[in-house]
Amino acid sequence: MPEPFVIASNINKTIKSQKIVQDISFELEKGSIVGLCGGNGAGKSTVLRMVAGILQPTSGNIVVSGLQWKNDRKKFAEQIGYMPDDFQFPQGMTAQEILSFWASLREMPEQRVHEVLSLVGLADKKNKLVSTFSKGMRQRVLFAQAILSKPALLIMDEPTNGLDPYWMKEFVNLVKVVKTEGQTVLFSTHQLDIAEELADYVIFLNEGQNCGEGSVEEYSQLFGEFPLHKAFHYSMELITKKEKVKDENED
Ligand SMILES: Nc1ncnc2c1ncn2[C@@H]1O[C@H](COP(=O)(O)OP(=O)(O)OP(=O)(O)O)[C@@H](O)[C@H]1O
Repeated sequence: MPEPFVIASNINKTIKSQKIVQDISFELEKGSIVGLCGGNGAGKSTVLRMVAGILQPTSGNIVVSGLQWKNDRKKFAEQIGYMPDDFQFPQGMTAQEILSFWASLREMPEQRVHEVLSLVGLADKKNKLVSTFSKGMRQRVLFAQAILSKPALLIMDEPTNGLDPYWMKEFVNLVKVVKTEGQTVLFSTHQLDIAEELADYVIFLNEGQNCGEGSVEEYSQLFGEFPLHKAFHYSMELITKKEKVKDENED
C-alpha cells in the first residue's frame, strides 16, 4: 500500500485557553478528494490552516508528502495551493495583475495566468479591478490562484460560497479535473450536498472534534438518499447519547 499523501496525527489547537481543535487524526490518499464538514465554528478553517502550514498545531503532527513544515518550510509550502474563505484583495489591481503577481512568486510563466483565467471564466474580465468583482467572481480569482502552480495538495476553505448554480457545477467539474491529474484535494464546507457531489471521503467535525468519517459511496449504500445529511445527524445523535451516558455516570 502506498503511504498516504497527508498524515495528520492527534492534532490539537488551543488559542487563549480555548480548545479549538481536539485530537484529530486523518489520512488522505494521494489523488483523493476529502471534504471536511461541519457547522459554523466547528473548527474546519483551523484544521485547514494547520494542514496548509499557516497555523501550527499546539500539539500533534502533520506530514504532507513525507515533509513536515518545521523541517522544510519552503518544500512543504511548494506542495500546497490554498484558497482561503475570505481575502482582502489589494485595491487598484486587475484580475490579471494580481494573478501575475502570485504567479511570479511561484515562478510560474505568464501563460499559466491566462490558462487559469480561462478555466474560471474570467478571461474577458482580466483587465477589470478585482475590487469591483462580485463575491462569486472573487471566489473564482481565489480558486485560480490556488491552482496556479498545479499543487500536489489543493486546500480550499468553503470554496463554493457565493457561487451561482452555473459556477457551482463548473467548479465541481474543475476540481474533478484536478483529481484526474493526480492532485489531492482537501476542502471544507457546511453544504453537505456539495460534499456529496465532490468528495470521495468526508470527515465530520463538531466543536473541534471528529464526530464521524467515511467514504461517500459507503454512506450512500448505508443511507440511500441524502446520505451525508443522514450520516451527520446519526453522528450527532451518537454524541448526544454518549454525553447523556457520561452525565448519568457522573451523577
Ligand atoms: N485566532 C482565534 N482566536 C480566538 N478564537 C478563534 C481563533 N480562530 C478561531 N477561533 C475560534 O475557533 C472556533 C473554530 O473556528 P473555525 O473558523 O476554525 O471554524 P469553522 O468550522 O471554519 O467555522 P465557519 O464555518 O463559521 O467558518 C470558533 O469558535 C472561533 O471563534
